[in-house]
Amino acid sequence: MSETLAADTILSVRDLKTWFVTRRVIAKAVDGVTFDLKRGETLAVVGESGSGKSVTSLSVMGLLSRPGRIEGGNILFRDRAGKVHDLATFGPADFRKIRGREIAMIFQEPMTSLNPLYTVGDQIGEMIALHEKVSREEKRKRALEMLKHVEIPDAASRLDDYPHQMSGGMRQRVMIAMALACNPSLLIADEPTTALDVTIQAQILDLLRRLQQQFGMSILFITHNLGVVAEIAHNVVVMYAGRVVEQAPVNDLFAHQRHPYTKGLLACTPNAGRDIDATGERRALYSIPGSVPPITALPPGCAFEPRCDFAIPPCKAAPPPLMPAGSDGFSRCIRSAEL
Ligand SMILES: Nc1ncnc2c1ncn2[C@@H]1O[C@H](COP(=O)(O)OP(=O)(O)OP(=O)(O)O)[C@@H](O)[C@H]1O
Repeated sequence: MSETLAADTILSVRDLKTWFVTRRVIAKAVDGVTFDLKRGETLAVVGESGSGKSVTSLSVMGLLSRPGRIEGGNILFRDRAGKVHDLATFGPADFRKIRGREIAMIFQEPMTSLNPLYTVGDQIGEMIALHEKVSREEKRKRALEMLKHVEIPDAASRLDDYPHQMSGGMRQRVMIAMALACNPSLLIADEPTTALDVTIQAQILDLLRRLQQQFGMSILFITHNLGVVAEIAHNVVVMYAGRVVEQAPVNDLFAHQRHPYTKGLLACTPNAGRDIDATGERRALYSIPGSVPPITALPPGCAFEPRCDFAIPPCKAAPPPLMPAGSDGFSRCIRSAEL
């Protein structure tokens, strides 16, 4: 496999296999996942719980816990100097050099990144000091700049606050400030707005979009919510049972879904306009029947077949390959042309 990257591509995940291997079972949490993320763009990875989204992002960050390990594939990443690394071959020491500095992360729960015992100013300052030699004054000045970047009102007076003195939305902004303190070229965001109410969620997505333009970073955005995808993504990868089932530019995906699973996910997504019928009554949201099968017991054919309204006998025979669908997308459905 060639290890070259197109000049505009910052991350290229190729046929990634991340498995949890124990003496008794092999759980193929990520099984042959491929996608590219371009410079300055956002790629959303979407799917239900257990589809392999988080294991994909943990693989990129080098944060897999045992017995999880990368069994195959490449994770090509272009650093700031333009050098391409295969993160699939990185050890803990290699990751320490790029995590925080080149690749930063934000999570659903800000308190996993924030220390309750230190002020937010100190924590942002320390983040900068980890990667650059800076004086005390410089640290404080840069921390304040970051709080302003993430649009915390009256930032100077919040610098000495402890995390518990802030609201959930403000803590999320502090976590973003810490992530961006070293100007990473790739931000991995794993469900960063899921715990927030809808209004705050919209504000954080808006902020991320503005910061992306300002800092020019690429974002790998993990979410189960297609509504959020519509707000933030340029391209979308839909995962099911450890595999990519559909991939497309965001507008194409919302205009025409080429996999029944994506259609089902969209029908499950709350959307004010669509949930209200002509009489003004709220329509019950659809939910896909059944649940994601355990990855240790996938059906022999298409993994989605047992839940699929469009399934026909050949779907039971063999897992379908990912095939070109639409002008610029892919689908793992043998009936995609009929959908
Ligand atoms: N330590 C582990 N040992 C065995 N299997 C694991 C382990 N961690 C994750 N898995 C399996 O990997 C699969 C994918 O999990 P993953 O957390 O990536 O899903 P997800 O799409 O991110 O879901 P969620 O939205 O709930 O985080 C699941 O079937 C899960 O059971």
